[in-house]
Amino acid sequence: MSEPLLKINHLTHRFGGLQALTDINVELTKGEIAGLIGPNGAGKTTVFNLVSGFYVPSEGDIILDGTRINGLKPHKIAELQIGRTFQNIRLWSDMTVLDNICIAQHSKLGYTIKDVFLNSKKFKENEKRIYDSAWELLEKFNLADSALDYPKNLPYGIQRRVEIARALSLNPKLLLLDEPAAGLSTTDLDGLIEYIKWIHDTFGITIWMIEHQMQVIMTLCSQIQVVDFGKEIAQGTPEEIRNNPAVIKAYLGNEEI
Ligand SMILES: Nc1ncnc2c1ncn2[C@@H]1O[C@H](COP(=O)(O)OP(=O)(O)OP(=O)(O)O)[C@@H](O)[C@H]1O
Repeated sequence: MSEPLLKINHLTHRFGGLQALTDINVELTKGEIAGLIGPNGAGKTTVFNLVSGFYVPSEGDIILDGTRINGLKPHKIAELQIGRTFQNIRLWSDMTVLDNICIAQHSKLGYTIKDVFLNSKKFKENEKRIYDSAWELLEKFNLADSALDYPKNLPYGIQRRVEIARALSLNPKLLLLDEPAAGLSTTDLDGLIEYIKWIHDTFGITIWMIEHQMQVIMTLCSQIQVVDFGKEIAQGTPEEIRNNPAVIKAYLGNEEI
């Protein structure tokens, strides 16, 4: 069997006296769509913040494609090809959609402040390349019509698509989606599911998603992990999770699984 793309061993995290995660273990196979679910405050976003370098784990290891990445800064982890989106969309609302895509690319550039001030050939060439590839990306994602709009003026569903497109502009091999359906109406859910399927089929990447909308999770994921109070309570296929007594108990009174 091939090595997992992401392996998390005994991940534990404390915020001061608060034990947010205890002994979380995960293996993501290359190319799969996996889900991470659990009631509010269970620790899901903390897992993503640890994997993407926003927090340093108290204990445990996070291994991407054989390389230990815990403790690395977020930009280093992005360079190692982990992309992410956030529960509350984090686009620059006063910059156009096109500029939002372009600015993500600047983290990869090799020019110096001197290049920028002297408007050097290298600077101009890089800027043109970034601009052209951002247009290409927006066309590919069917977002070109919104390229010159400000995110704050766009419907929430389009903002969400732009945020996902921006994460993909950095060419990740693992994409973390933190509640992509948050804020969407139930009628937008089918469109989101199709969009994520299209991304998965087109780019062949591994996707790990946190989601409260069970329709999204159960339709897209081949494997689901459930956490409650910072600990894993179940792991399995959608069918296994739906019928797991511990999961039903954790969600009892909250929502249908
Ligand atoms: N930066 C922080 N400082 C202190 N406590 C935190 C911090 N971030 C999260 N927590 C706490 O850690 C626990 C897990 O939070 P986390 O946001 O990971 O849960 P979650 O499962 O993503 O919840 P939700 O589904 O509501 O987004 C909660 O008790 C939360 O209050």
